[in-house]
Amino acid sequence: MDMKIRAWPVVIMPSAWPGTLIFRHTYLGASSEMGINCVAEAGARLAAESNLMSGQVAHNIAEKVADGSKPTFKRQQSYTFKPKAGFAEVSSSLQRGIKEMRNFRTNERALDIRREFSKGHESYTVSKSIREHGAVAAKKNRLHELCMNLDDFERVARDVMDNGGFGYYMGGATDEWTLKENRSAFEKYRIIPRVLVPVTSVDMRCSFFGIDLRFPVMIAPSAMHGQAHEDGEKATARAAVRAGSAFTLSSLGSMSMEDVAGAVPTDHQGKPKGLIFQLYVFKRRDITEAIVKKAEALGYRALCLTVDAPITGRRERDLRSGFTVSDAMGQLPNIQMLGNVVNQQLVEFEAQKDLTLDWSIITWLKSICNLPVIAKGILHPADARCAIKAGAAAIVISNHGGRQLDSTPATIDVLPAIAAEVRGEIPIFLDGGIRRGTDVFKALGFGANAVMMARPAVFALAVGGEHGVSRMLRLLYDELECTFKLAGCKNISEVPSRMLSSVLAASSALNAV
Ligand SMILES: Cc1cc2nc3c(=O)[nH]c(=O)nc-3n(C[C@H](O)[C@H](O)[C@H](O)COP(=O)(O)O)c2cc1C
Repeated sequence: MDMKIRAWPVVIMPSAWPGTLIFRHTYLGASSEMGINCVAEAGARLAAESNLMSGQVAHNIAEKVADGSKPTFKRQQSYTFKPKAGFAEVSSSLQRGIKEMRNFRTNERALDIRREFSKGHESYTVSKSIREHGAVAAKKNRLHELCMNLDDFERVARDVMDNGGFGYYMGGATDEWTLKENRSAFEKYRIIPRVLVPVTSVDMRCSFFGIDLRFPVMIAPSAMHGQAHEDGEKATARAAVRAGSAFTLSSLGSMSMEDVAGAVPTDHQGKPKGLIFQLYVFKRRDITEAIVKKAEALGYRALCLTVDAPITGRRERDLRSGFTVSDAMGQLPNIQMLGNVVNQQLVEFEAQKDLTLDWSIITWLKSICNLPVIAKGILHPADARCAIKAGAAAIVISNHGGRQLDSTPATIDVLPAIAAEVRGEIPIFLDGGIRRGTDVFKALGFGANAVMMARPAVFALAVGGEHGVSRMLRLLYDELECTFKLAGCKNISEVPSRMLSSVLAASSALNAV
């Protein structure tokens, strides 16, 4: 029986190269990379398993298909073929590949297979690099679908961004010891589950300063989202608020407070939901005051006062790559009030920061507005106490993602001591290296009320714009919900009882049974 293949992404060509597989670009729309990998995997399998097939992979003319015009095949008869032994192989292999495309790691493996496979095959026509495919798919806002966890966004962002821009987001100060420590420290801690706890539904909701969160995760401030994606902070903020998270707009954001406020859903009073404004205090207090009042008038729910950056840390990646923030300084609308003083140069912006600040700045801020003030950048229990005394509404335990003073401890390591000092008097947020649902869980377990994260948001933005950030938050939500259920927790208050502070504690707990 002859078969006509139209929607099926593979055509077995009966003539010169009996095993050539042609990937119909239309099959997965823009997700060409996934499809190509699957086909490559199928082809590689065939090369190994079937004598009939040469296993070569050909790539259809993607642009033509994308245009909507009909792809031209050299051999039209290739649409028609007689089923033969090899087809079953292709079919089942491809089916497997398509299932597995939902797993990015598998796709990475398939990419390797493809590379190996291409060696020595002159007619191998899939010559585009992942970077090129990435760019095509990113333009179509589908590349984020490759990402199965937060680290995947970083990997893909590395491919779609230029080196300098990626290095700016990724980098930390000097040796980047703290940057690494923020991640590796989470590995020390253990979750010990309780079982046969009914977990049909778990409640991860919480609320701070009129911001209702579906789960205890917020986006920390990070500068210049416009470098990651043209939709910039508007896209990140909208995705965050829609996901039931919150967004902190940096003073160094690429988009204005007004634009971001206009981009997110509003509450029943017409006030934008889920927005916080991050503040640097300038020597020109009149300008600082004007910025604060603007944020309040626009409906931002809190000020996030960064207390760990009187000057900017030394970032050697940027020095090496030649990336300079000054290039973008002219497009930072939220500090335009500094006008000519800044003259679009980072060094001049830095010179405007007030280095005389002490804890009384919180009192001053509270005297000029009614917004709660969050002190961001606390690592010492004594500073947490100072923040409470000064009237801070919350603190963020943060080492600025390892970008300021290198050699500071991981934030998760200092959390228990700070939580013991704060004793629930004000909410504690934590940022630095949060990449997994289990990381969020561990932070909650040691006394944080919620966490923040920065890099995953900018990487997700670079990879897929608003859709990328939505997917990133959805993945983290799902991971956290899964962690709650597997740990036997129905709500946030039960989390601390599932935490053990070290491997030793875990083994002694088990020995004690
Ligand atoms: C590219 C980048 C820019 C940042 N810009 C700011 C900023 O403007 N203000 C601020 O308070 N923190 C800034 N941070 C620090 C973050 O708010 C946050 O403390 C830290 O990145 C959290 O670690 P994570 O990136 O591992 O989640 C920035 C971080 C990055 C990576």
